[in-house]
Amino acid sequence: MSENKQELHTEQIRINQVIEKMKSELALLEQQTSTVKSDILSIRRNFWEDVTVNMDDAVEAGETATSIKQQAEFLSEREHRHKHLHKDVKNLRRLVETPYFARIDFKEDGEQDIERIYLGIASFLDNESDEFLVYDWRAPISSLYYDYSLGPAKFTAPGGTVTGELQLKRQFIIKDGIIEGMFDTGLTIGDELLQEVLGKQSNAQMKSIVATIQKEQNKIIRNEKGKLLIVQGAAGSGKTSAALQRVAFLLYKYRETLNAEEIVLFSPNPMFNSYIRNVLPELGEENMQQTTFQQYLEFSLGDSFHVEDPFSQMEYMLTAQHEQDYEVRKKSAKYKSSIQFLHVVEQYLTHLSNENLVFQDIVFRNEVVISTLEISDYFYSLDKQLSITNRVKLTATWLLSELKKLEKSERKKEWVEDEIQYLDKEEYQFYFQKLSKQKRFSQDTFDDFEREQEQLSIYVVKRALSPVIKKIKRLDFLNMKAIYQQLFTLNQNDLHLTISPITNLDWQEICQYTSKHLNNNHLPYEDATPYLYLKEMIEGFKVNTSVKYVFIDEAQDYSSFQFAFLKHLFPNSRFTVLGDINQAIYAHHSHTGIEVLKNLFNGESIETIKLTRSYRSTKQIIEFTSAILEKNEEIEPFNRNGQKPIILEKNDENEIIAQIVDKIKNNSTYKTTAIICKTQKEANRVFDLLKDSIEVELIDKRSNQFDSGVVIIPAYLAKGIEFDCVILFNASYEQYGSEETRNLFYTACTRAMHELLIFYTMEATPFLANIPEELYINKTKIEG
Ligand SMILES: Nc1ncnc2c1ncn2[C@@H]1O[C@H](COP(=O)(O)OP(=O)(O)OP(=O)(O)O)[C@@H](O)[C@H]1O
Repeated sequence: MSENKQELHTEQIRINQVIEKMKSELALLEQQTSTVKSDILSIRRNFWEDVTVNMDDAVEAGETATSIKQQAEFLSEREHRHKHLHKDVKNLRRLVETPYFARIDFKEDGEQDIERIYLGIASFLDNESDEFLVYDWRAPISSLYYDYSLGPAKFTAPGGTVTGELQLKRQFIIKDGIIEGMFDTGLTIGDELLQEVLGKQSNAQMKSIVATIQKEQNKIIRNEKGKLLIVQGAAGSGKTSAALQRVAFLLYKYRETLNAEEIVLFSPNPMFNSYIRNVLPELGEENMQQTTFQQYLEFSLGDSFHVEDPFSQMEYMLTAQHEQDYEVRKKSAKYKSSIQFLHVVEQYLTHLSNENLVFQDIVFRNEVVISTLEISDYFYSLDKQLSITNRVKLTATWLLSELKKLEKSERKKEWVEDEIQYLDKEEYQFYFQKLSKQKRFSQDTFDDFEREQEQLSIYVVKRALSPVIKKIKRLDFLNMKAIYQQLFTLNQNDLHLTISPITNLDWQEICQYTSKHLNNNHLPYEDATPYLYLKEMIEGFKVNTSVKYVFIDEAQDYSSFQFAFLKHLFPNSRFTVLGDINQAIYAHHSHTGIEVLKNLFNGESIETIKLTRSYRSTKQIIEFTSAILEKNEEIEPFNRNGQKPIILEKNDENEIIAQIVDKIKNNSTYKTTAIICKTQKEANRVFDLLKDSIEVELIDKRSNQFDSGVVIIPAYLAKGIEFDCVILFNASYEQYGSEETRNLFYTACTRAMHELLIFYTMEATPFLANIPEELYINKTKIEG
């Protein structure tokens, strides 16, 4: 047997032994799980039988309470144990299939023995020998695998730094307990395994990358220093992957104090949420909270306005160039996303502290019972040293006390008597019982007509006033819409605003535009965050102090204003912010966003990590897509070969459709193919043209997931996702002629893993003109 074969044989024997041990441990755990489960069922079923209930006197009642508490604690302990056992069983089942993916041999300085460390998705301890047969990939010692090639190496253990020499690095591909591949490597993480992983066809679900994490990605995953960690990386460089493995790492490292609920990930759209949903469970961890900024806005703003979503804003920006308001809107969106506009809102708040806060009348039975003027007088009579929020709260308390007075005076009114007469039987009964419980009167006294009327009038007035009281408690006496609108209707000098850096004329235009929309009860997307910020600052900012880690993916699509908002919202959290400025596609993006973010963390530790190597696409696709960029970016392709991107000129859309049908029907073996359009409008049209000829799925902003097969998708919804093959529907000059569409075009093309096909009609986009001809195949020329 050759040395290699011998080694393989020895490793296979070890795997067999480890799996045997795992299986018997699994059987034991399964048995324990089922015992605990029946304990739980039995406790639940017999809960009240096992508790001695006796309420005869205070002593007995106290004993009853103790007995209930003990029983509840016992149940909770069992449930807790079950949760843990269940997690261990799930992890062990995964380990039985693939016990580990790598081995390292490490000789610690000053020690004789070489330690063999096998790395898997979870640790496995041999109870007999008390030896770790598998180490969790997140254990301190495992970082040796990710950070070093053969030679001197060190890692940080709880007791301090351990130095030594890395003597072997071996990777395995194990399926159902059988070694299918084994590579010894000197490089940080060998190319062979990575080649194998990256060469596979994509799924509609992202996969974990623990076996092939690269050194620079590992820095992100294990970073513990930065309060703000900024990750800037090229398309496909593994930003999302690093973020997700980082969540898994944090959940492992701080398992005693951190749970998944305390981590929140902001992602670009709901479909992306489902795309990444499996990664953490695959690693044996629960998913963190996932949301989009839009979902947060909708949740916080309720239905007070019709709030535009970012996709509609995007669609407008891409399709409405010929509309009259287009340029003003662009200006408005850009300004309202800036930190300068945040300063405008803050100046406005200072102004409101002294005058002009807008209130709503308190109306009861169609009559104004407390007017806006009275409310305003009261509010501005309060000590100006108090914050607006505190004064609003004091005003609410005052209003409630005024209503108490009103409640008393109303009881004698005629309408109350009328209503009492019309009380239906159920209400009457209900109220009678309620008052009896409160021992306000007995059966005898309720027979007394006068008293009955008196008590019922209390009830009737309370009931009628209850919606008004609720409104006051919800602070609805503030007219938030009018307050926001006033910013754009009152003269800037009267409001004492310094508008910069835009001109007065620009500001006037923005004001007119905004007013028009607010009058129609429409809140443009760019106004949603400023409006919410203003509202929160007046009503009391509901900050979230329970979230410990915030992740923002596709951060280039956040405005400076939104960053400031998020920092305010999560004052105690550590932030990991991942983005690629070349994929910034929204109207509000600014190149200064990250700088603004850094300023917000001024005085706290900030770390920036750059990822320049790109893994998603073949070398040919990466070289091509990098040439789309205006500036020469440092993007280093991973060395995986495929065919060059193909560019095809067609006479019209019908010809493109015919060719796509032909390709999908006769010439495609891919699991996932995306036909990427510029807008939803175009995607809908293409779907109509294709749906009768091939099986396709149309994706829109409401889509929550996509399946394998062929999808038609607008470019802005394909953010963060990838496909085996990308067909760019029409890269004509008409579609991608302006400089502003460069990032959108780049984002669309960088979604391709193995094949990129670009069609155009008439004249091609100028972004193609600059690409060296040797980087693609011009099929039109060949065929012509
Ligand atoms: N170390 C790695 N090992 C294996 N696969 C990797 C690795 N890093 C990245 N990948 C793969 O590369 C692809 C791109 O990764 P990911 O989506 O995380 O990149 P990204 O930087 O977030 O991309 P984009 O900004 O373009 O959305 C994924 O298929 C991912 O699994």
